[in-house]
Amino acid sequence: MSTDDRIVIKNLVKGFHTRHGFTTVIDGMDLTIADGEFVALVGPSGCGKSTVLNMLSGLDTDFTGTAEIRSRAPGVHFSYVFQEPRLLPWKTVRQNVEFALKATGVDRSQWADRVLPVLRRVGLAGFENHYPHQISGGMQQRTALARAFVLDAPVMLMDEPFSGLDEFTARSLRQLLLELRSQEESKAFVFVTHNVFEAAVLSDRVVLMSNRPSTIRRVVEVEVPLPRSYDDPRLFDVSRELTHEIISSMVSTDDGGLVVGEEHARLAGPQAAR
Ligand SMILES: Nc1ncnc2c1ncn2[C@@H]1O[C@H](COP(=O)(O)OP(=O)(O)OP(=O)(O)O)[C@@H](O)[C@H]1O
Repeated sequence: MSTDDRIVIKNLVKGFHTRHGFTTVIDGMDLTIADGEFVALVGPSGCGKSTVLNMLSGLDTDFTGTAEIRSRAPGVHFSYVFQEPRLLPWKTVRQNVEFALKATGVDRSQWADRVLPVLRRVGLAGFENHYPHQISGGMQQRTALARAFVLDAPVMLMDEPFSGLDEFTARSLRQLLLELRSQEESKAFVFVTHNVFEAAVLSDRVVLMSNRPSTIRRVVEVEVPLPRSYDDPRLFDVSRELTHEIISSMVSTDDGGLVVGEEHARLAGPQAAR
């Protein structure tokens, strides 16, 4: 850990009370992220990726250990982008982005100077006065990106932001995110995804999480300099390495399926775990 770390996760243990009792979901996680870094969290469904974002954002405070975004200046410490754009349907594109400024106490006199440039950056110039139902899903997610970037927060938390989009739209938004990132070199990103190629294209580091109770299984550095071309063969190599690592953590079941090793051990009992 260094004083430059923007995000600090240390000895993190998290569980939930359910009707079956207390279930540990994350059992000891350590990760630090510095300003300017882009880190993807990849792992099996239910391993706790969204829960990590919830703890970092302060939405969930019921855990032991550390999960914090360190602030060095007053103002908003993070922005959040979700899988669904979560726009207000009765507000226009411009008003949806303005709403983030209003909600965080930015004076109305600054709104136009901040909102119009960010709408241009995400490719929505000319659509300022459209309502969400008048634009495509991809454009709605561009609006969500604009709403997040307009806040100028040092940290961006992103929870599968492109997984609800068709592949061509998702690809153009990944490209957009790479561009936005290159314009803001000090922002730290935590990006949850199931898509290993997406993780490879966007990230500096990919954190592979094991299944519940989860820990960090491996951290893969993506040593491909920015700006990146989508078709760079080195990204395919990283993607293959990630896929191999995930597959190797899975075991075959009797019916020909594949499950994550830890899950198999849990289902099959102590014999299978050996
Ligand atoms: N409020 C809650 N009460 C009980 N269990 C919960 C609660 N929230 C999450 N969980 C459980 O914690 C585990 C982790 O959930 P989380 O949504 O963080 O996983 P995830 O890795 O993001 O999954 P996915 O990839 O499917 O989105 C899951 O098993 C989930 O059912």
